[in-house]
Amino acid sequence: MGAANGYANGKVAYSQPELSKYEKVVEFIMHRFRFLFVVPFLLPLGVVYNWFFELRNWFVFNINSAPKAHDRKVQRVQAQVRRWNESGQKTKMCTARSGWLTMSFRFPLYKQSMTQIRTDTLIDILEIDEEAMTVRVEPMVTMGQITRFLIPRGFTLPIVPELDDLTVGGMINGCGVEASGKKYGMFQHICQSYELVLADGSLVTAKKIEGKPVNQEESEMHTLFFGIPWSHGTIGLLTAATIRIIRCRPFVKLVYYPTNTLDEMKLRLNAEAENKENEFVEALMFNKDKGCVMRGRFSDGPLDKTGVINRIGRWYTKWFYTQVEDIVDDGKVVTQFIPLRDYYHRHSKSIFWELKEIVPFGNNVLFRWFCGWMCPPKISLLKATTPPTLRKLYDRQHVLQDMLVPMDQLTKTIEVFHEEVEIYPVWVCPFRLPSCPGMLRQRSGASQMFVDVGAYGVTLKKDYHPQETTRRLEAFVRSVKGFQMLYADTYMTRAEFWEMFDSSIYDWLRAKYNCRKAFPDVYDKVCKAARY
Ligand SMILES: Cc1cc2nc3c(=O)[nH]c(=O)nc-3n(C[C@H](O)[C@H](O)[C@H](O)COP(=O)(O)OP(=O)(O)OC[C@H]3O[C@@H](n4cnc5c(N)ncnc54)[C@H](O)[C@@H]3O)c2cc1C
Ligand SMILES: NC(=O)C1=CN([C@@H]2O[C@H](COP(=O)(O)OP(=O)(O)OC[C@H]3O[C@@H](n4cnc5c(N)ncnc54)[C@H](OP(=O)(O)O)[C@@H]3O)[C@@H](O)[C@H]2O)C=CC1
Ligand SMILES: CC(C)=CCC[C@@H](C)[C@H]1CC[C@@]2(C)C3=C(CC[C@]12C)[C@@]1(C)CC[C@H](O)C(C)(C)[C@@H]1CC3
Repeated sequence: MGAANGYANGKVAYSQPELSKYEKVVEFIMHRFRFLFVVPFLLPLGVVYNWFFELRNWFVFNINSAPKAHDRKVQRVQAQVRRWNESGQKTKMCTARSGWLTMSFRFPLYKQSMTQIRTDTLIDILEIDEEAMTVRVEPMVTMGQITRFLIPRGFTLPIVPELDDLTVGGMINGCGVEASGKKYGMFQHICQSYELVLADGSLVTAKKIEGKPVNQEESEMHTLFFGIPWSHGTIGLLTAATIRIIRCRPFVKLVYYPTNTLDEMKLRLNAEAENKENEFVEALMFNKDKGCVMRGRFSDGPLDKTGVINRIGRWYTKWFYTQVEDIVDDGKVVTQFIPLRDYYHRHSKSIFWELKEIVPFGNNVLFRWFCGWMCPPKISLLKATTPPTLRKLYDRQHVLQDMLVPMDQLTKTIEVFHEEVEIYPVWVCPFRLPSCPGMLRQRSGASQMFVDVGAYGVTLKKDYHPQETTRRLEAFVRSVKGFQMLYADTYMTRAEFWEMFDSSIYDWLRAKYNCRKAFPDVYDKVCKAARY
């Protein structure tokens, strides 16, 4: 790991130490044989962990204890914040969620020196309102938990980010992107209100007001509502969120369009993203030219026997992205019906394309039949048990970046990624970015189609340098008025960061609600110096 001296002040100084021969051998063995620990230990542990929580959640929802417990839990959060005020506001506050549980490669350094507030006990779905078409949930509720609860009742969230363990708190205070984003935007755009504990310990509900706010309080809560997304818990502590739900059908009718050039992919993707009939649109690129655009619509399943049902969530099926690759190799347009929950979590089983690094035979037919039911390993357990030697290896060769750019910059962005890191598959996911206030500056007055370009994997580029390459990518993204997703390593200086993001509402809210004393600045939470 490089030293981060002086980075937060604008200087960027990381060094890549040379490895000795001995270190190289240890690194190689640990990487190659990590599966010897993951398969017999982490896989069964993950299964037991999941069973325990499913049983617990089922029980809690059925005895309806969550709403009452919620009030108690929130009062405890408020009491902690008040105690922090009374004891002289000595250190800043953050959530008590441990670093190994979060869905990013890094561990937060700042948690150790801050007052940790127990929002991590807020793990329940509180209520579903079928008339208002909303669900009220606590922030630690995960995507897997929500889909397991809503889909059997005939509902779903309009946007379900794929990995099962992503939390509502992370999707709101960070961000969430998914294939239905072309219709609904980002996760923050399907939220209707946030229940928050502010720095003085008060409990407020920030909500979006349709039309003009009628009084000062409404106007303030409206502004607070737009300030929360991307703020990473630096304005207030989220204790519940009310999120829109929509009716769903049991299948997604998915059409795969293989494409042979970047331009063909872009044209197809744009057309499918603009087509209002489509619910889901994403693309995977397998090299600079070959890719596949997929568009999905809700469906009740095949009308006759000619329709193909592909239950990609079953334990014995091939990893989804490798099925897509087969279709690309074949070159023909294919239509399949995929069960809805399987579709939402299509990239979970293979942790996008990261599991092959950890269990190289994970997609082998024998492994799938015997051990596939335990997959994927829990990311948090993997993270907690990644030895420092392997983390160094990831630091040197592994790229984990998502860049959000305007759709008209897609071709250029993929070319830049190819030039800099050349990692495939590349995830391409269009989403609509409305013109509203907040940290994402999009002031055109109308919503614009953006696209998330994600590169996850090992780069073989000889001249790859984590800091310099990432800084070049970041500079490119700023130049096209795009945004970097902040779970990834960011090497931007403070000035560059605030060139990419809009600080006007953010700064105003931080001053108004005494956040400067209470919480660190968002940059101080996400910059490289704050994470190891
Ligand atoms: C220096 C400063 C002082 C401030 N003082 C106060 C104050 O005294 N009291 C106070 O309450 N707030 C204050 N604020 C906060 C201010 O009210 C917010 O910045 C406000 O939300 C911005 O509204 P706007 O209409 O200027 O939107 P803009 O930020 O200009 O809006 C950008 C775009 O978003 C669109 N948009 C706006 N609202 C919505 C919506 N609900 N849904 C979809 N699109 C939308 C607009 O149409 C526009 O296209 C202050 C902010 C600053 C920077
Ligand atoms: N498809 C997608 O869109 C994907 C998105 N991601 C990204 O991964 C990130 C990690 O997700 P996840 O592990 O769920 O979230 P994290 O626990 O990493 O939380 C992300 C940020 O939100 C803050 N936060 C979380 N809960 C609260 C709360 N109740 N009140 C105040 N602040 C809160 C955290 O603050 P603190 O530091 O104090 O804990 C942290 O800064 C997300 O931010 C997302 O952008 C990752 C994979 C896929
Ligand atoms: C916007 C979208 C779709 C983002 C997807 C991001 C995922 C690919 C990221 C999020 C968390 C992530 C960085 C992670 C890893 C891979 C890529 C992940 C899953 C892994 C599992 C790689 C192996 C590592 O040893 C370790 C276990 C620490 C991490 C954990 C987090």
